[in-house]
Amino acid sequence: MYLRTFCRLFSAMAGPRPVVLTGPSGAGKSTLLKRLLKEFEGVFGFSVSHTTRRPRPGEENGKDYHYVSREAMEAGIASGDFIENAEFSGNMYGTSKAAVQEVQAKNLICVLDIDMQGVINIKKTDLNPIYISIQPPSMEVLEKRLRDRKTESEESLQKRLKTAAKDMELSKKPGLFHEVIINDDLEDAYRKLKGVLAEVRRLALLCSFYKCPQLLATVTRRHRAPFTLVSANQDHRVWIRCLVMIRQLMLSVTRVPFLSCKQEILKVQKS
Ligand SMILES: Nc1nc2c(ncn2[C@@H]2O[C@H](COP(=O)(O)OP(=O)(O)O)[C@@H](O)[C@H]2O)c(=O)[nH]1
Ligand SMILES: Nc1ncnc2c1ncn2[C@@H]1O[C@H](COP(=O)(O)OP(=O)(O)O)[C@@H](O)[C@H]1O
Repeated sequence: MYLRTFCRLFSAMAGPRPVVLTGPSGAGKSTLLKRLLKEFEGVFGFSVSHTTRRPRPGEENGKDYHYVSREAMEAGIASGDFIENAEFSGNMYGTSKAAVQEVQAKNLICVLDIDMQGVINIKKTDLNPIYISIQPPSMEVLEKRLRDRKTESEESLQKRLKTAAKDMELSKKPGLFHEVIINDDLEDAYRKLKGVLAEVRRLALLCSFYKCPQLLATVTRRHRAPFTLVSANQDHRVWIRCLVMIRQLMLSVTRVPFLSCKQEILKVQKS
């Protein structure tokens, strides 16, 4: 019990864990991610990758991707600007250090949408994300979704299906992901995704307490916590840490939910 509490506190102090979403092209990653970013605006932030592929209608430079030439991308990789990069279906993709830092600087949980090669490469870094694989119910459904999306040429579609078959096989390796979500019914898949991310959000809130004493003061006052914080200036950081630790310990002893007021906290955080 104490070990669990210690681990939770330690992770909280290290900052919110990033989240990696992966899975075959057409599995529904972007659909789920867009919904998540909209519902939890101010909680999750998207790591905008670089790519050499052309923008699709409706996609925005700097929002969906940073669209760059192969030369620019290769130069960036050579300069060490990227955490990882991969070649996918004839185009280059990569996560820049700046993309992740930009999200983390806003104190948001960084979400990456990357392919299987990216997962393998990120595992060699110290990013330490939560890995979630989004899988289609079958290859037939995947093909139908990709065709219906009408974004790919026949050649690009075939390449994606071939890679998908390979990646789906690789994905069966035990221990590769923290969670595998089969995206059959969208509502069901989204509910599962939110469930998996609940703990990540809880720890992120704890982190935000450390970084924002004012917020903690507001929260404790609002919810008549047993410990009252009178002042919230920077000099009281140490006391705030102690307070959070005591409350966490109380949670493990009394089983009273530490963050039962999650939604209110989010509202305070936004305002
Ligand atoms: N390794 C890596 N893969 C990425 C990155 N950005 C996107 N991808 C992956 O590249 C693949 C193709 O992405 P995209 O061209 O947007 O097509 P879509 O996934 O079919 O919508 C997907 O599997 C993405 O997850 C990145 O920065 N690194
Ligand atoms: N559960 C689902 N049921 C039916 N269609 C879906 C579902 N999830 C996603 N789609 C559709 O499938 C297509 C591929 O989804 P998308 O999010 O673009 O996949 P990815 O980002 O993994 O390539 C999109 O047209 C999307 O609207």
